[in-house]
This record gives sequence, C-alpha cells and structure tokens, in this order.
Amino acid sequence: MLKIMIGADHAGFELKQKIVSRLQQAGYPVEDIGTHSMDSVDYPDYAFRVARAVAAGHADRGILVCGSGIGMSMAANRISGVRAVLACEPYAAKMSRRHNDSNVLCLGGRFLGQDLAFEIVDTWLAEGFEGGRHSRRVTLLDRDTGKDGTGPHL
Ligand SMILES: O=C(CO)[C@H](O)[C@H](O)[C@H](O)COP(=O)(O)O
Repeated sequence: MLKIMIGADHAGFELKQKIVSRLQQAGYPVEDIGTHSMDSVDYPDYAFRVARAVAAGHADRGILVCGSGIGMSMAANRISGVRAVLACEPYAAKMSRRHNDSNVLCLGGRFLGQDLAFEIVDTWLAEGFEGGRHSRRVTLLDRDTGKDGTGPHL
C-alpha cells in the first residue's frame, strides 16, 4: 500500500487527526509529522518536510492540511518533483491524479467538512495517472530547473 506522510499547521490539526485515523483504519502506513496541537505554528515548516520526503521517495504520497490549503500548496510546489494539488472538491483531486500525477494533496481544514474531506482523500488515493501525452507535460513541469534534460527555459 502507498506510504503516506501527513502534516498540518494548527488550522489543519483537527482535520489531520481525522484523516490519519481513517487512513490507518484503511491499512495505509501513515507517518504523521505533526503538528500535534492547536498551538500556532508556521505551515512552511510542515509543507517542506512532507514535500521533501515525497520528492526523495521516502513517502509515496503527502497530505498537507492548513486553514485554506493555500499556503501548504504554495510551499509544497516549490520543491522540485512535487506536484501538489489544492483540492476543494473531488473533481480536482481526480483530475490531478489522472492528468498531473499529483503526489501531494492539500486541504483546507477551516472550510472542508469531514465527509467532503474524506471523499476528496479517497478519490485522490484511488485514481491513477493516465500517462501518455500527460507524461510529457508532467516532465515539462521540471523544465525551468533543467531537470528535464533540456536546460533552463525562460
Ligand atoms: O496559509 C494559510 C492560508 O494561505 C493557512 O490557511 C494558514 O493555516 C493560516 O494562514 C493560519 O492563520 P492564523 O490566523 O495564523 O491561524
């Protein structure tokens, strides 16, 4: 099963706890890097830790929760090799897997109800990457870093 690393700031803490329980019950190996309370913390610390682990292959997927999901997605997408999606409904989660091979899911704990959040997570974990023309485009995402082998392009 996919190894999942999950992190949250204080605003995502409560939803993270619910997602961790659900994933564990479903049998996923889950590494919860915190935060572990509602004391105020800074979302980039958690986003970078999860994103780097996914980029390095230490986890298959990452899930990040903050108040809106926005800060987490901004931070995670700064890490080369990470394709983070901010999903507010299942369609974005589904398409980010099918066409973009997203490897980090970002959620907003302050506006997503539990049932919708679970639906988004379940959809995101179940969907596969379609490959084909989408593989070429996903590779091109790394073009500005030169890691696609063609050197930096402006
Ligand atoms: O980064 C965010 C918004 O883009 C997250 O939602 C944070 O959780 C939020 O900014 C935290 O806000 P707080 O007022 O410090 O609780």
